Amino acid sequence: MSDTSRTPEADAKHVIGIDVGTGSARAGLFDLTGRMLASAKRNITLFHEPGSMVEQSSTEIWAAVCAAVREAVSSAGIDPASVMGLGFDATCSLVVLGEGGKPLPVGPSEDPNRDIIVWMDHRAVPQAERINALGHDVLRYVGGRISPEMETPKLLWLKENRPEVFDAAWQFFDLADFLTWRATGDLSRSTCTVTCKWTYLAHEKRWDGDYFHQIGLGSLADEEFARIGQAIVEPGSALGRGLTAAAAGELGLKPETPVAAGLIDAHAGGIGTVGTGAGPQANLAYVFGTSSCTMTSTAEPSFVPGVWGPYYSAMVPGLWLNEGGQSAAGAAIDQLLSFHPAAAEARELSKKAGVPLPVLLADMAARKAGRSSDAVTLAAGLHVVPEFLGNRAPFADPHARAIIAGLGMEDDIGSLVSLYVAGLCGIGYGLRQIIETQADAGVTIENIVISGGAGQHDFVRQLLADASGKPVIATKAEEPVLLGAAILGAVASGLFADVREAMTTLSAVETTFLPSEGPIPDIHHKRYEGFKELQALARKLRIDG
Ligand SMILES: Nc1ncnc2c1ncn2[C@@H]1O[C@H](COP(=O)(O)OP(=O)(O)O)[C@@H](O)[C@H]1O
Ligand SMILES: O=C(CO)[C@H](O)[C@H](O)COP(=O)(O)O
Repeated sequence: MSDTSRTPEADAKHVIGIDVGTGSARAGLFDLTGRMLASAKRNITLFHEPGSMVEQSSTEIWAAVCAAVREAVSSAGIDPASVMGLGFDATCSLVVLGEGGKPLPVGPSEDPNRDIIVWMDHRAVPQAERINALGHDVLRYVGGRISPEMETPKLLWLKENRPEVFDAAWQFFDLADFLTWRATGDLSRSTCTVTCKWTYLAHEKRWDGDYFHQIGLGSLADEEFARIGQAIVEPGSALGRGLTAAAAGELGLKPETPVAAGLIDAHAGGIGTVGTGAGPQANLAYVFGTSSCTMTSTAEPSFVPGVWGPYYSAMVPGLWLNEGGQSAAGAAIDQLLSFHPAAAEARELSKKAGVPLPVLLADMAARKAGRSSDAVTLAAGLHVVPEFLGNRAPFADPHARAIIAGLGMEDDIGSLVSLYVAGLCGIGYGLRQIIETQADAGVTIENIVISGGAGQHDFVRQLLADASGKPVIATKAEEPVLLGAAILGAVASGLFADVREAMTTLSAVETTFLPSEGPIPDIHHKRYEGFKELQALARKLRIDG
C-alpha cells in the first residue's frame, strides 16, 4: 500500500480481485501498489426453503461476476489489456453441475437454476452428526467435529435425499473452484477449499479414501475423486491457459489473462491483512461479514477442540491454520434488530440516510456515547448471546440458539441503539472466547486484523477491541478481501515471486484500536462472565428439555 513503489510501469499494470460472498459478487481493480482504483458490486439472489435450506444459482453468480468486473474496469477507465491477472475468492457453497456443466437442482424445488447449496444452509445437520459419531481420524484436522456447513455432510445429504442428482453430477465444486473452472476450463481445485471444507489432507497431499467409505460416500473414492478434485494446487497457481476466449468475452478482458487458483472468502481477507505489522503469526485475521471467521497461523500444527484445522498451507503457504468463527455474525445483528418495535422506523431512517441499518445505529451510538468505548454503558443491563445459527467455535454446536436478556417495555430508537450495542458486545465476547480457547491450547496472538463488510466502521472496531481485550488493526486497504483475491492474480501473473512476498508488500497498518483503559475493561470482564453463564444456562435448559 505504500506509494514508494509506484513507477510508470507499475501504474500501467493492474490486477483484479473478485469476491463472491453470501449476498453479493464484487470486483476490485488494483494497481501494483495495492491501491484499489475502482470496485463494483452486484447482489445475488438467495432462495430460502423450510428446513434451513438456502440455495443459489451458479449461472446468476457468474453473470453477476462478469457485470461487476466490466463495471470496475470501465469506471477505472483503464485499458482491459493492462489487466495482468485475476484472483477469485468465494464463500464455501457447494455447486453441483451435470454433464457439459449443466446446472442440477439441489433441492425440492426441482429448479435447475438452484444448483448451489449455500454455505450457511443447515440441511445436513443429521448427516454431520452421523459422521461425527464415527469419530474418524480425519476429523482431527477439522477441530474434532465436522460442521454441517462443510461439503462432505452436504454431499451425503444429496446422496441420501437426491440420489438421481448425486449420480448425475459431473462435478461437485466449492464455489471458488467453480469460478476458476468457469473462467479457465481448468478443473484444478485450490488446496484452500478442499483442505478446509472437503477433508483433503494437504500436509500429506492426499484424500483419505477410508473416510469416504466409512461415511457412505465410498463411490467418490472408488472413482478416484474425479468428481471432487484430482489436481489440487496452491492458491495463486496459474490455471490452464488463463481466461478462455469465451470467458474473456463475458468479462470484457483479454483471452489468456492469467487466472489464479482461488481462496475461500475469509482466507482472502486473511491474505489481504495478516502480512501487516508483526506478521502472520502475531495477527489473527477476523473477517466480520454475514458470518465471521477467525484465522490464526502457526508454524507447527495445533489441535484446538472446536476450532477447525489445523489445516496445512490453507491460507499462508507453509503455515498451519486454525479457523474459528461465528455461523451468524452480521446476520445475527440483522436478526436481533429485526425483533425490535422501532426496527421499521429505523429502517426508514437508514434508507433516507442511504446507509445500512447497522451503520446508522453505529453512527448513532458513537454520537450518543461521545467516546466509542463509553457506548458499552448504553447497553447496561442488556445482554445478548447472538448464536442465532448455533455456535461454530469453540463449541461446534449447531443447535445452540441466541439469548437476549434484560428487555424492557422501551420501544424507541434509543433502545434499539442499546440493543445494537449489546449485540455487538456479544459478537466481541464470542471472539474473545475463541481467542481464549486457542490460548489454552497454546496458540496465542497479539493483534486482531479486521476485514469484512461489518468490520469497516471505526465504532465496531473500537467496541471489538474493548470486548475482546486485544488491539484491533485496520489496514490501509479499503477492501482487504478484494485485495487478498487480487494478490492471487498478481502472483499467478508472475508480478510477485509468491503469495508471502505479495501479502507483505501490499498491506500496511492504517489504525490500531487499542482496548480502552480505566473502568471499561472491568465492565467488559463482568459482561463476558455473564455471557458465558448465559451460554451455559441455555445449553443446560436445552439438555433438560
Ligand atoms: N456497522 C455494522 N455493524 C454490524 N453489522 C454490520 C455493519 N455493517 C454491515 N454489517 C453487516 O455485515 C453483513 C455484510 O457483510 P459483508 O462482508 O458485506 O457481506 P458478505 O458476508 O456477503 O461478504 C450484513 O449482515 C450487514 O448487516
Ligand atoms: O467457510 C467460510 C469461511 O471458512 C465461509 O465462506 C465464510 O464464513 C462465509 O462468509 P459470509 O457468510 O460472510 O459470506
